[in-house]
Order: sequence, then structure tokens, then C-alpha cells
Amino acid sequence: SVMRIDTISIFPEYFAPLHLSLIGKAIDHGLLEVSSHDLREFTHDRHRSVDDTPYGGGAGMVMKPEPWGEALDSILEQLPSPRRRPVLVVPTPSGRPFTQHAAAELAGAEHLVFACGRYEGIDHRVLDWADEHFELHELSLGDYVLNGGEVAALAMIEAIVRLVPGVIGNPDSLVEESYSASTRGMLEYPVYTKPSQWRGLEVPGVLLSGDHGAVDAWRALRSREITAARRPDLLDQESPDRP
Ligand SMILES: COc1cccc(Cn2ccc3ccc(-c4cc(N)[nH]n4)cc32)c1
Repeated sequence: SVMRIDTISIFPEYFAPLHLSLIGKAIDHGLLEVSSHDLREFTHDRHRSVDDTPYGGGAGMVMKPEPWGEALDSILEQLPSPRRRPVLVVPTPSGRPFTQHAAAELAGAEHLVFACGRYEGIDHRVLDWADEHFELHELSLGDYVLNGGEVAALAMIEAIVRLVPGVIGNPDSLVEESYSASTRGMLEYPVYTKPSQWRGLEVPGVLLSGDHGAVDAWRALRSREITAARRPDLLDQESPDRP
């Protein structure tokens, strides 16, 4: 089944890179449809204004609700009926953390819409209205502040789309990853390839031994060491994936 992704932003060109590499191939193979929409196309004044001063005062500007309402209406009108509610992802610093778990959850959606804000955010009534017409997810990429939602949306889209069957060339790499690292499991072990000697540096002997049991043990040990050193918080969680 084809996954459809719509992005809405005042900088739609941010999403041109999605047509490169893996995601580009998925689009070419008809597995994925990506459309980027310019929010200013839903303004009608001479200055095509999308922002105004915040009620209650404070620095910066807030994105006006009207253009967002018209942009989201336009997405809903273009849906084949009868339609399941599309998913609306709104990147925001105040969102629920976007994790591998969230990516897997969203990878099952048929239609994803990303509303990318700028300025100090979007008038909250847009989210209140959207909650009635979409399956709304306010998501944070991490504990740092970006200037807008576009970079967060790009990262989320890549994390989601690579989980869609058929998009990634080698499905095995996903299975391994889902059990050993980068999810709520552990951090990835170090990887090596030819040449076995490079600038006087060797590849760990066990990896050349052909002893798969020893290799698995070495990798599990390295993952645990690295996780303990860099992400002790991941070790505390009891998870069925980790014996
Ligand atoms: C809303 O509160 C804000 C406070 C200060 C600046 C901004 C800028 N900004 C506008 C829209 C927007 C969307 C997402 C993000 C974002 C997400 C993550 N994880 N970091 N930053 C930042 C955004 C917003």
C-alpha cells in the first residue's frame, strides 16, 4: 500500500531532499507519495501574512490560525472518501518525545500530514480544531529548540519511512537494529570493514575469527559497555528485548 505524506510549511523547499536517496527510490517505486505545500498559498492579503503579535504580549510573533485552517481543509478535501482520519504530526518543543517507538507507530499510517510551524509557534486553536479532524500527534525531536518544525519533520519522516516494508533495501538490517540498539534496547556496537589494517589500526581479532558465537558475545559486551558509559538511562529499563 502506498504511504502518502503531506508537509505544510512557509519553507516548502526544505523538503526537496526527501526526493533524494532511499526516500527518492521509494517514491520512484510508487511506495510513497510526498507533497510539500506552501502555507502562503492559503493567505489572501497583499502581504501574504502568516503571523501576528501574540495576545497577552511577549516577544516574537505567532502564526495566524486562518491560513492553517485553509491548508488543513485543503488536505482533507483531497482525501478519497470514505476516509480514515489522517494523522497530523505537529513538531513542537513542548511535544511528546519522538522515539523509535513513535516512529514504528506512525509507520503504520496510510496518510501522514506534517504541520511545520515557525516564529513562536502556531495559534493553539489550530491544534484544538485539528484534534477533531485528525489523529493529532504533537511531537518533540529532542530537548533543544529549533527555529521551526521543518528540520524536525525531515528527521521524523526519515525515521518513519525507513520502517515501511519495501522502502529500505535490506530488511535484515532493520530486524537486527530493532532488537539490539537505537530503540529502547541498547546502543549500537562498533562496526568494521576492509581493509583489516588501516593507518596502523587493526580490526578486533574476534571479528575475523569466523566464530559467530564469539562475535555475538563481543558485540553484546560492547553494546552494554557503550550504553553504560553514554546512556545509563537505557540500561535501567526492563525490556523483553534484552535477556
Ligand atoms: C513553540 O515554542 C517555541 C519556542 C521557541 C522557539 C520556537 C521555534 N519553533 C516554531 C515552530 C517550531 C516547531 C518545532 C520546534 C522544535 C521542536 C524541537 N524538538 N525543538 N524545536 C521549534 C519551533 C518555538
